[in-house]
Amino acid sequence: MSDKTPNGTNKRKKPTPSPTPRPGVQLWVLAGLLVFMFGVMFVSNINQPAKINQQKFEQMLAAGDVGKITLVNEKEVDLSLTPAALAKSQYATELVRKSPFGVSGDAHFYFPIVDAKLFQENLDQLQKATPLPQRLALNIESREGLSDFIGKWGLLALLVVGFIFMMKRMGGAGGPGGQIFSIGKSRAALFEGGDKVKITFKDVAGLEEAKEEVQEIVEFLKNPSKFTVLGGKIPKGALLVGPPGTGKTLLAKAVAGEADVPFFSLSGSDFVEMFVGVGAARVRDLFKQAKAKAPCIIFIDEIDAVGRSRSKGNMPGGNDERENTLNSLLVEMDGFGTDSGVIILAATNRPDTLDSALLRPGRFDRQISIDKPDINGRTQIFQVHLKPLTLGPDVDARKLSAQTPGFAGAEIANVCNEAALIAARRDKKFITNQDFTDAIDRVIGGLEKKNKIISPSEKRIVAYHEAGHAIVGWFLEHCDPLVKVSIVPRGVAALGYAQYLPKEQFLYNTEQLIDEMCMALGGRAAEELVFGKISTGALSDLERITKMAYSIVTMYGMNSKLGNVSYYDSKGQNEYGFSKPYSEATSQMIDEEVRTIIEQAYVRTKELLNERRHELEVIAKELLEKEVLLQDDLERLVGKRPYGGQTNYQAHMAGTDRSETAGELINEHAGTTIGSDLPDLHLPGLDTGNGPSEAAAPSGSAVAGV
Ligand SMILES: Nc1ncnc2c1ncn2[C@@H]1O[C@H](COP(=O)(O)OP(=O)(O)OP(=O)(O)O)[C@@H](O)[C@H]1O
Ligand SMILES: [Zn+2]
Repeated sequence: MSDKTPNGTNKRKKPTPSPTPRPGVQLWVLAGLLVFMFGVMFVSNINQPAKINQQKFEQMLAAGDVGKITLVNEKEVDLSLTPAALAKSQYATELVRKSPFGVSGDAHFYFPIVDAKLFQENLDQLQKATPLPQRLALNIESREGLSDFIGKWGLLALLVVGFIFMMKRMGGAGGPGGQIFSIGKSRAALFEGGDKVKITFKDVAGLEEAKEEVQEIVEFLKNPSKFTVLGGKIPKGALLVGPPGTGKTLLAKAVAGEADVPFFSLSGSDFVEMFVGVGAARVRDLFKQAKAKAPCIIFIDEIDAVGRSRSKGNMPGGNDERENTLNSLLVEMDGFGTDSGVIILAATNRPDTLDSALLRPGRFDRQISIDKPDINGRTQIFQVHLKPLTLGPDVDARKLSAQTPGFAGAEIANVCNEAALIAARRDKKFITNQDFTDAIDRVIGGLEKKNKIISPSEKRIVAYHEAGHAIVGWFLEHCDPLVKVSIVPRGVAALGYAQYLPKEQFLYNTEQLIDEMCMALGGRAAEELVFGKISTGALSDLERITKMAYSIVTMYGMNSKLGNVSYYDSKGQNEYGFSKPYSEATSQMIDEEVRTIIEQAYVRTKELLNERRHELEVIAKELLEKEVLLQDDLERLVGKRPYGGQTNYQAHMAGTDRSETAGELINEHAGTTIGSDLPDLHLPGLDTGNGPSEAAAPSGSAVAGV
């Protein structure tokens, strides 16, 4: 996405980490510490006694200059001079050097000794030997010398400095100046004032229902009294639910932009830190800041990072920190009134994993679902993202949207940007349709591997494999018709791919599922039929088929032997309390049934391909020659598909879907699956509305192996 998109939303970029508090605090502390340490060193240097040796001491003692002898810490001897001695010139230089202020009152000399006892005996003998006016007593003191002081506190200071440094490193991103004082502060990026969100609803294409739902929130933020006057209650939070890249962040920003209020944006994972209690502190801080800026919006992306359900089976203490964070989020949400003007929007693509407490009334009691756009939605999104580009006359948003079934908004934005880059690389003055086509291929399948060397025999296998998929899909009633099949190697793993137009459908019956399985098996069956041997190329097909078969038996209760049971655990909480809620005998039966289903599908697929052997050959030969075939080519080569009238797709291309009923045509075809990317069989249940996560709309960006 170029930065010049109309909505300019690069949500990964956090413009203002503004609420980070007074970044300089810890710097001041550091500076203070340093000044203090230098001060101590300076002062101690002034008052340091001059060092002498034993011999000099004996001379001084003999001369009667020593006024006082002190044994300090049994390690050194400190000498004070007599007043008379202070006047002597021989000590003057010493004293002046030591005392810049000319203070000479209690000048000291010292010398180190090895053994205190020995020194005492020595001193006694020395004094006896010398005729002195009076015998000096030995004072014994234990003193905390300045050097000791520095040694001790310096070490501590060093530790403190080191600690600050470490916290800084660990805290990661954030404001300037480290984290030790801001670790419990929220990491939300705040958009207000100059940085204010400028995105409005017109930057959000499609998503009409969702916009209508959030419109109410906008109204409330603009004019709260209108609602509260009647005693009504505005929801405190709404959950935006949908697959990645569908514009959840964009919509949340648009709400802020429309209502012209500050926008706090952060991700659920921003709460998570290695220290216990930090997450909770950040939640509290976030709400404190938000209340100060009310009316405003808090947007929490990927709330599942903190909001995952507090499962029973947890090890004690296992996820305490996350639970604390979640609890404090719940408490904060309960703690402010609906009239406080703070509205929380959160985004997730796994609403089923969220803790049910989060979804209770008074919290995120509204779920706004944001789905992948249908063909009309995609047209509108293309229109938004095409606007800033310099386009050739042959670029048409409708055509592009027909070529991109299953794409989410983010992918469309990506296609537009790619196309611009490709055109620039080709030194063009404007972007043409060809650039877009190449960009779409690139987004779907990764880079075209022009120089990837495939032996002719391998290429033949790939061609027949893909042709097998295409033929089976064409002649089975419940399969999705093909859009495009290609044997141009792309990306890391894909040697070829086939792209289909799936029905937008939420409930599947057994026949439909079996047909889909047959289509996935078409590749391998064709290989076996044509070459008499099979290759590893069917890996991803088989993976999908196996998953489908297991879901038929264990999740959807569609197998007559096992009956209407489902071992699906929607909450992922292992509610049965043991790993497998069925017996050994049952698991054997499951395995057998799965194998039977797949075997039957395989036999059926081979039969079909045998019947259509001629068509298979035609398609494969054409593929080898042209490498890419589109739906029209297929029609030309093997005739019209025997099933289905005009699809939504065809209607769209013919321009007849602009009628009032456009919205109702949705049941036909829209969206895509690529590489026989069959519906994941994670279909929402009918009655919970909160089914398994991967919605029915199959993902458009997967690429099958061969
Ligand atoms: N309906 C739309 N209209 C216009 N642009 C869109 C739309 N949906 C997505 N986009 C584009 O895709 C980009 C990414 O969308 P966004 O970040 O809002 O997705 P998301 O649903 O929040 O994704 P995720 O789940 O990964 O956080 C947007 O910045 C925008 O450019
Ligand atoms: Zn395949």
